[in-house]
Amino acid sequence: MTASPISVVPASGRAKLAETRRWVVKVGSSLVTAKGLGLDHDAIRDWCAQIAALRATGRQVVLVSSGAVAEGMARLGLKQRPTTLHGLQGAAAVGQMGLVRAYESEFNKHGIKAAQILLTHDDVAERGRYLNARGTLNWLLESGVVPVVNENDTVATDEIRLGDNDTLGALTVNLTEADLLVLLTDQDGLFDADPRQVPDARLVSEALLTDARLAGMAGDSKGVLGRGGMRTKLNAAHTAARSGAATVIAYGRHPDALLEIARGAPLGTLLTPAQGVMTARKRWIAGQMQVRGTVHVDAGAARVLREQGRSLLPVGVTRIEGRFDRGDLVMIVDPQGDEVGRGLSNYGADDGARIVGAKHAQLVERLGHVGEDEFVHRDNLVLHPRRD
Ligand SMILES: Nc1ncnc2c1ncn2[C@@H]1O[C@H](COP(=O)(O)OP(=O)(O)O)[C@@H](O)[C@H]1O
Ligand SMILES: N[C@@H](CCC(=O)OP(=O)(O)O)C(=O)O
Repeated sequence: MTASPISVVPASGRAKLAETRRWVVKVGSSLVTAKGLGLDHDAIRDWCAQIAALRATGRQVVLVSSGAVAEGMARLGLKQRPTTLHGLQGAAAVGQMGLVRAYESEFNKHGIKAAQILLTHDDVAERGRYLNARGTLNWLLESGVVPVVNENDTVATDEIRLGDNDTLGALTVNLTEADLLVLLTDQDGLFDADPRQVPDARLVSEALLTDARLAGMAGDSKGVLGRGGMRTKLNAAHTAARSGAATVIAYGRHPDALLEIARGAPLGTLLTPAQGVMTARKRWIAGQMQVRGTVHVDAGAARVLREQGRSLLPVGVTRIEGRFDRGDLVMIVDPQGDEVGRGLSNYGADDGARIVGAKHAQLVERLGHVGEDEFVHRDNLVLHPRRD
């Protein structure tokens, strides 16, 4: 731990953590493995005991655990991380066995059943699969089971890969409507600079996610085994915030880290969302990661969307980019190039291009058929939370 922690907002949010009921806890590769030599069974024993204690307080917990590739490397006797896609996928397939075995046996000691959930991008991006995954996770949680989630590395090709488990943890928050995301890692939390490079960097104790300074603090650099570094953790906190959840980033080997967080102790970094809870549909939209196109809008449209929560009408659209179909997720961008929000388009790219700037009365003439009044309806629109 370095010099005195800084608090970007008054230290008020910690007490609220005592009221949280559904947690997603993510443990990173850097923690799960014992210096890269297979799993750290002592650490796994400790987290499982803490999760059992959390459950005894009435909380439900989903565990997102990395470590399949690292454990696979150990089991296969590989000194280097495989460089080919199939090598990585093979190592993950071998290692995932060890991972779930370790969690199952530790949870069993506390009389708790664990379940393996392997997800890909498509499982959260496609509405039918999203609803199915959500239903199953909810059922498991209501049945007292601890779901142990990882990316389905064996089938996830590059285009659909989430790539780091911070993102997966945040999407799991959206899926389960959890109220807290805990990212356990090998640092005390988010520092105002990468502590590997700046030895006197200071720990951020609490911050509002709308604080523009945060983005400049989180670097891409990461540990030998980690994938995302602090930047993906910050992005994950933003994604979790879209469904109203706070995020704590903390050192996973701190004694009783999870229990300390639960009782509101000032451990790690608490990142709090500025906006309230959204509807389930909006959560799903927020959780979609693949934006298929960009819709540029004029200043007037950007203003009414942001300030009045209105729908986007064709008349406010100035240009569209990308190949997208009706129902796809598009990003809405203001004349300065800043994101206004993202939502489901009522028009595909071809029809969309025909009605750029069109008033209501011109829609039929331009389309050759009756179209929707809204380009993106407000019910299907999630405003970007990072506006200052
Ligand atoms: N501002 C920052 N504060 C803390 N850590 C940072 C920061 N910027 C970059 N990092 C790096 O992020 C690393 C943690 O990310 P990563 O290696 O991906 O871990 P994990 O496997 O737990 O996801 C730290 O070890 C640190 O080097
Ligand atoms: N699915 C991968 C984990 C991805 C990953 O390394 O994530 P992380 O170290 O948490 O940033 C595995 O189990 O090896």
